[in-house]
Amino acid sequence: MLATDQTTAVAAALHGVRKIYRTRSQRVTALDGVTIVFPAGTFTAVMGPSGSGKSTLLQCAAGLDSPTEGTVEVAGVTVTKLNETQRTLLRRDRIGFVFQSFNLLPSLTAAQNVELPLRLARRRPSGAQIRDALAAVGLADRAKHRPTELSGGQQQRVAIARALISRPAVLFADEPTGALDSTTSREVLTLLRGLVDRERQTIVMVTHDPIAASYAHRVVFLADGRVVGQLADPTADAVAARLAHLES
Ligand SMILES: Nc1ncnc2c1ncn2[C@@H]1O[C@H](COP(=O)(O)OP(=O)(O)OP(=O)(O)O)[C@@H](O)[C@H]1O
Repeated sequence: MLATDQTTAVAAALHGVRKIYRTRSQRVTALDGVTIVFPAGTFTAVMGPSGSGKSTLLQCAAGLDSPTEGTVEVAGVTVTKLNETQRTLLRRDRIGFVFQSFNLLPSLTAAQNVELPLRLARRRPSGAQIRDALAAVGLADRAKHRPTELSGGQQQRVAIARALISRPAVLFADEPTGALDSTTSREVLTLLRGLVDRERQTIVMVTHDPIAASYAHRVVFLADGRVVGQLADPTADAVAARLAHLES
């Protein structure tokens, strides 16, 4: 049984995380000693040039990949001490993930997509629970719609409701607005920020977009697998300037 502590002020943390990918001919250091804390109830954007290690950081933090060195904690659990089965359970019960491609099952309705994680965990969600989850993302009237009958932004909102149905300690989002137009992106980002402000949800989001990053409380910048800076209460202009400096 996994010990979890929902009152912890730290939702997730990485300590001295290194990730080295080895292929037959090459050795790539994707993360090179990353230490970072994600306090509960905060919204962090992770930015950096292409190949700087953003997705690797998210995958390691979410227990989808294992660091070569260092420790990862989520909800008071040391993820890096868990075996594969325990990690799967932790991901299922305490971690939410949203991707650029919404990854909804096309044959299921919005409500059925949202309840899927609980059903896979052999838990039977009540109708009210699913209705509340869809209402929280502004889709109370779309429960019976299939993904093809929803706009991109609505599909992403279903994916967010699905990720939140198990009340995860952290919601990790990898380019959640990457496939959306700017108006729809802003709606989804406003929704994410509202979940943090109203429900104290913790969110960690990888993005290339300075405007998206400006919805976060803090931006963490990566370069060559290292944390090279942070910006609190970021504006899009300040983020763009810092990014341009890192890319030059
Ligand atoms: N499975 C893998 N095998 C080998 N190398 C990998 C693997 N995954 C990532 N890498 C390498 O690790 C480094 C970091 O990759 P990562 O995808 O984390 O960067 P990123 O900042 O998310 O990039 P982008 O913004 O382009 O998506 C890159 O040099 C990449 O080529």
